[in-house]
Amino acid sequence: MENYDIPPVQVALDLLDLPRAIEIAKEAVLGGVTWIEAGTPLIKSEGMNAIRKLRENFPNLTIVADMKTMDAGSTEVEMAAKAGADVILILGVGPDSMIKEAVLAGKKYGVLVGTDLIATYDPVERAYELEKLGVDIINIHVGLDQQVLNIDPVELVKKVSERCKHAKIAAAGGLNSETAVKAYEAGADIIIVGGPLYKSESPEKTARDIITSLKTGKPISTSKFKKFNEKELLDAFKIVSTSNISDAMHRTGEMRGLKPVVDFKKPLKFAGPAVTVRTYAGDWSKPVSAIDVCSAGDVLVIDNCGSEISCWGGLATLSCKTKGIVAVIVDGAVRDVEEILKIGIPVFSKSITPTAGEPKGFGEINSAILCAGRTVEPGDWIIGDENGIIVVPKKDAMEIANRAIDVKEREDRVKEEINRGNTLGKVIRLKDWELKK
Ligand SMILES: O=C(CO)[C@H](O)[C@H](O)COP(=O)(O)O
Repeated sequence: MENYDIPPVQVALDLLDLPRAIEIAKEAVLGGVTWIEAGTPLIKSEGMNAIRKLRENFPNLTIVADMKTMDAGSTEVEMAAKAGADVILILGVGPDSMIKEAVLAGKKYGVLVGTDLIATYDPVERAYELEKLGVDIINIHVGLDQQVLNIDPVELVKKVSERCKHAKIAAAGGLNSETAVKAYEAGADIIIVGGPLYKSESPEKTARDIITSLKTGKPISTSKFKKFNEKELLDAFKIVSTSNISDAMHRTGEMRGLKPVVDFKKPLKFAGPAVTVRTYAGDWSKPVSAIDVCSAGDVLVIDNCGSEISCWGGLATLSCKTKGIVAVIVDGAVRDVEEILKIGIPVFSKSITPTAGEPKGFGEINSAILCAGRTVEPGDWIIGDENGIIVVPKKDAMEIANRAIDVKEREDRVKEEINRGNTLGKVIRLKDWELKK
């Protein structure tokens, strides 16, 4: 293996399809990546052939097999080593007897054995034990399903590198050109980068940026491949479409059966926390009172029991403008379409009618409601665009926002491959992934 003045950058190919993975790896290598990892999804999809092909394509680079082994340590190290891997990653949470077997097999076949600390109860102490068991690399890894909760590995890298004096330290989990250098400074000897490289329209440029940041010690800011925290949810939801969010929510979340009162000549995009109202057929008292409860940036969501008598119109919409309310959703009817269009605040309703109801004052503000088939709690995120409206429960909002961004970033890479002259069916290997039951 090579000598480095900065830590090697390892591209983790967490893809399902070998030709795409090889192409992306080649691009990342042009940008300076020297360690090529067959990610666990690639290994599960393509087997040891993934390792063989990576070895064939990159004879002089370090090939890593992320086996995530939990049992049969010796067998799994042997098979990956014989397929051409230089480094084999197993799970540190596995039993000591498995780790010992893997380490012995590593010595027998002349490969390095690394342990992934994912899901370990006390990662710093486990890292110390793993080092004593003879592993060559300790991988501080925040997994894909943990990163969406805005956890990053840097703090732990520091603690583990202070505790372990012999093993090399690898860091993985959402590292990009802004954060890789922080992991390096915290003590990482190997920088593992997956999504930011395999989702990039230019893995070469992304790799180069990461390596430059490591060489100069200066983070290179990026608008992509970031994870958003609770305070950044509006920014996050503005980046993605409701289609991305729907995918991230496994197709749940959509409000159904609403018609937009919007000018489709202008781009339509809003996101904000819900203020909820429940009232009864055409009763417009509580909907109008709720405007005063709203803050700028809120979305007013009204359950009017699907009534065909209007509980909302032009004057109420105008009041929303003064308050900075970004959209109004009515499970019921609205009127004054021409005024609403002129005011420009998006309004969605079940129907449109000239007939208004009465302000009787029934109902509640900011209780859980049912609107267009979805339960909405006060503070849940409501996101709308030309495709429709999605409700994201407040408690899951950060996770869903980050997962939706991941969906978008993966699609961006697929678009890039289509723009290079491929077809969608070929890029995603549609035939291979049809249900075979
Ligand atoms: O092992 C992995 C997933 O289990 C990934 O390879 C690792 O998390 C690096 O990818 P990313 O940079 O996208 O987090």
